[in-house]
Amino acid sequence: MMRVIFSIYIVVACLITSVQFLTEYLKTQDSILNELKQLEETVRGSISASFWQYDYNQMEVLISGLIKMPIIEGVDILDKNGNEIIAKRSYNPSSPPLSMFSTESKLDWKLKDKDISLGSLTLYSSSQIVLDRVLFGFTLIAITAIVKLSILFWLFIWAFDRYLSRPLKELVSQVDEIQLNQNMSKRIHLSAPEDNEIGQLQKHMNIMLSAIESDREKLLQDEKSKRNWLETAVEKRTEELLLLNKKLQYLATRDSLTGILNRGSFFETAQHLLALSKRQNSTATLVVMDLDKFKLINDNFGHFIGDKVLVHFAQTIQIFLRKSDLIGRLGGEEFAIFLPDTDINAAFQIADKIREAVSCSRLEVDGKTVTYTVSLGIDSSLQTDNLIEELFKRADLKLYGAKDKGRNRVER
Ligand SMILES: Nc1nc2c(ncn2[C@@H]2O[C@H](COP(=O)(O)OP(=O)(O)OP(=O)(O)O)[C@@H](O)[C@H]2O)c(=O)[nH]1
Repeated sequence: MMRVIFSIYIVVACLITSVQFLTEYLKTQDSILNELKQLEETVRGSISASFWQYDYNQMEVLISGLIKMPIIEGVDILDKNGNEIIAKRSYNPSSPPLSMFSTESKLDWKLKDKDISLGSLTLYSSSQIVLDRVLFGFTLIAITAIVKLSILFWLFIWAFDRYLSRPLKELVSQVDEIQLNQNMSKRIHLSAPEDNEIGQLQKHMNIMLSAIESDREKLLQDEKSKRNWLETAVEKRTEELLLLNKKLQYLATRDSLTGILNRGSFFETAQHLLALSKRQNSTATLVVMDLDKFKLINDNFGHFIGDKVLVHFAQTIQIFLRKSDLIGRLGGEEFAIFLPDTDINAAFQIADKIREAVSCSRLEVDGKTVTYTVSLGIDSSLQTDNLIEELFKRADLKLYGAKDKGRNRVER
């Protein structure tokens, strides 16, 4: 920008100087013409007298004096017919000046109140003489102009740098730093505070930074509360899902009517316990139970009461079991218990207690009294048993035996 400003300034200065120079040239040329005329007036009388008296020596002396004057380049004296009497030049004829200008005046002699024309006197000057004069004056003007221009230039550079360029650079570098560090709490501080447009700009930028900072804080706050809300919602949802999962797991492993293990789960857990007792060289016993003539209960009292009987039976069994024992509903009115670390005699005792408790029970539902019995088959594990199904088959055979032998009994 500085370059453009100064280029324009120099062009304008050159134009103005050229116009000044031309004006000065014309003025100086006029002034030299006037001087020539005055000289003519001064010497015309003496030259006319010499001419009248044919005193050419005197004329030569006068012309030699004139030609030595600094503004005169040449002198011509012509007679009245235009013939050259004297023609003198101060310059070398081989290199004449570029342009010449002259003044001419008549030479005459007054005789008895009568003017007698003798000829003419012409004085020459040249553009070189004008230029010499103008250039002298202009050299002074040019030197002062250059000095003024230099002072102005350096003053301008200093002022531009001090009041515009330096604070602007400082401003830009601080804005860059804020942007780079994303530190909106920082404010712009100029090393030399200005009470001008730059100062106003700094003030407005700081106001803008404050606004950005508060907007940012608000956004962060919003984001934080949204994140908290989301985290709480996710936590709650996870808890709900875990609970639901537990519930589903429970439902998948349990019999929906009695709440004890279903067939699949019972066999799966019993298989683990069997493997464990085999590793520990201990005996486990499986008791398989089937309610007697349960079809008749359903037929006589209906399915609703039949279900109540099934629930009652499941609860009755649990009275006689330890925490380590396993109970499951195998299907319909068939149940089973797996007794780890229990030999067949101990298991028989438990099975018989169950049988007895069931046969003695009286179930009151809707004003009706229901009694029922159960048959049980038991068998203990062998070291050769790898699968629970092997033990189950043997115990189930015993159960068939109990049914065959009249029901409400335990077979081993
Ligand atoms: N109420 C009810 N009845 C069931 C359920 N599951 C099976 N039953 C019934 O149980 C009865 C079983 O009859 P059976 O297989 O003939 O055996 P049982 O009558 O008990 O005769 P034995 O086993 O020979 O003593 C059927 O009538 C089934 O409908 C149940 O969940 N609820």
